[in-house]
Amino acid sequence: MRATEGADGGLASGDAETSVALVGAPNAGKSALFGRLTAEYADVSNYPGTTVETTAAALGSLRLTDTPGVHGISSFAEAERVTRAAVLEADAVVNVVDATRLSRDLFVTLQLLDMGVPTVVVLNMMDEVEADGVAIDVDGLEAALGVPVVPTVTVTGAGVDELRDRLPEASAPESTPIDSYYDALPDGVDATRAEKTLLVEGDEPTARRVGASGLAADGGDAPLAAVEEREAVYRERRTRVRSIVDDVERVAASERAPEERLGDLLLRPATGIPIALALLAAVFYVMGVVVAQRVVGYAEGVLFARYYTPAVEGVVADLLPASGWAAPVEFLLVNDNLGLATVTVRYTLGVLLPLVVAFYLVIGTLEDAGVLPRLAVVTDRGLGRIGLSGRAVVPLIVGMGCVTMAVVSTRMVGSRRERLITTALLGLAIPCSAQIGVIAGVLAELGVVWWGGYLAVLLGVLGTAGIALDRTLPGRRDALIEQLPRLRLPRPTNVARKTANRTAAFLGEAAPLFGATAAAVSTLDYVGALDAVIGALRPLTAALGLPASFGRVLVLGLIRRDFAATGMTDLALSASQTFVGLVVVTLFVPCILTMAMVLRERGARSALLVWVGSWATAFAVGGGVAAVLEVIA
Ligand SMILES: Nc1nc2c(ncn2[C@@H]2O[C@H](COP(=O)(O)OP(=O)(O)OP(=O)(O)O)[C@@H](O)[C@H]2O)c(=O)[nH]1
Ligand SMILES: [Mg+2]
Repeated sequence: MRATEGADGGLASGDAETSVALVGAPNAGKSALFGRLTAEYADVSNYPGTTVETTAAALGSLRLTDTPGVHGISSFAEAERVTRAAVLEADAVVNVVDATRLSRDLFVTLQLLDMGVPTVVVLNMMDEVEADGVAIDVDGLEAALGVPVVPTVTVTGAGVDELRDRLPEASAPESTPIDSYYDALPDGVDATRAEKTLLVEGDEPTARRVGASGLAADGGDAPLAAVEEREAVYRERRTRVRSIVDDVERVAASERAPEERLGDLLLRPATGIPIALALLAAVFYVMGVVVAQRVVGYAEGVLFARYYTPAVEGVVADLLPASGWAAPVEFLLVNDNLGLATVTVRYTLGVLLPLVVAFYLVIGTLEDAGVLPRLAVVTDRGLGRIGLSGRAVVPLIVGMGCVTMAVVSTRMVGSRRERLITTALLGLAIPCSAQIGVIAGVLAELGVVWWGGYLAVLLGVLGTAGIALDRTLPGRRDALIEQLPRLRLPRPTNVARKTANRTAAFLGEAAPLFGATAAAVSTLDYVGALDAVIGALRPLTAALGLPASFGRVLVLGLIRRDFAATGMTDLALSASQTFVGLVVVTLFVPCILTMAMVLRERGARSALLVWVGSWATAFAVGGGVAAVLEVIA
């Protein structure tokens, strides 16, 4: 329902269907405000483009919708379409303006008013305006716009009560300078004011809708105004914005804030790259050493090995009869490889849960500080060589902690193409920390030359695979066109809330999937299919110059990567055999948990590509290395 500005007070009419949309530029604070106004949490992050779809919740008798950030209503990208639809449906709009970026954000404000959408303007980030030494004449702005303007600091809640009180005053001027442009539309176009405004701005979906419904005067043609018209409208609107900003904004001092200077350091290569490396090392240390090894080690080695697993095994043994039909059930529940009640629970709660929580805490903190987009900028050139953009840096580093988590974090990477390349590289050639731990131990015994060789082989595979994927996959690498958010101190409450939400969502999806995969593999194991695989691998292991028992190592590796590396330490191998074996287990397929995640995030085709590609790469490169070593020796 669209609000009618009637005598009964428009929005406050008590109609449960009345809807209000939060609209404004990316990173202006819409989701933070949404969280303040309703009981619902929408993801709040310090980078543009956090919100990609609408979320709605009740606000008293109103329905409030959070929308993706936009710089204009008549626009074309996916997020922009979502927001345009929300604006056209809403009875009123709360236009969230980043007050530190008035001359950018008032464009959308004027556009909304030109469209005749009842609006309340929120001047957010007033704390930062003050810190910048800028003064804004709020009353003057209200007079210039002709609609309520409420200054807020969303993250502390300042001004939010006033906003709630003034929502019923949402309005739009009777007429604006846009009116004169309506003449450019074909005669007799029957459209609302909002639609007419979009039409003179050349918004094609609106033209199609108006034209298709047979309302266009001249034979159903799209009733669009010419391109020059749109440019004239935009120019006129920008001129109005400039004159309003000139009138209401007073810049007292233009000293550069400390966080701006720090921001510059992050972006300049000479300082940015060392800082980026230090940060990534810290991420790796927290994820790969503290959590993946210590916390997980304690959970698995003490909590599960000493208490949980024996207890569950005891209960199952007590409950099930010793023979007959119960044998397969017992195997399914408590087998040592992937028992549903033992190993699967241990992986999910003892391994995955600590990693997921740690990952979201670390990433949430970096996100809120505004560091991630800057890391992306400094690493963009290097990663460009393998078809990736700087956004892929985080998944690749997280991968050295836990490849499973890294696959999840590829959501942060721009296009589908880039996500696929990142996922493939993660699956192929990034060893996870569990594996690195075991491999480092083995290499330490072999000596430093073998270390160098190992790194060279991995980097070679990473580079070659990246270049090959970049050349063969359709499409092109994304450019990094992001507006950098301001550096801010992370807010612990927001990081904690975000982590809790994301962890719950993740485990809710991952746990059932992992359980199903584990049950399927256990079934294969029970009927002897895994032993058959070990047998079938014999020619391959022989070709690598490795004993047949290496086949068992590989089968363990199908389930978990570090099992494979650990299994190798039991075999009596020569130095070069050990090296070949290490290369193969590193490049070999990702663990079963990672595969479950690839399946969920990328779909069956990509999962198959990664899985089969890993088999092929592991044996091709392993064979190559074995041949080279033979020649050298
Ligand atoms: N200092 C300060 N920070 C704020 C304020 N409001 C929001 N923020 C921060 O600004 C960042 C962006 O907030 P969001 O609510 O995610 O912004 P959004 O408008 O929903 O952004 P998109 O979803 O990308 O369109 C977060 O880091 C918030 O904590 C404010 O009034 N003052
Ligand atoms: Mg948002």
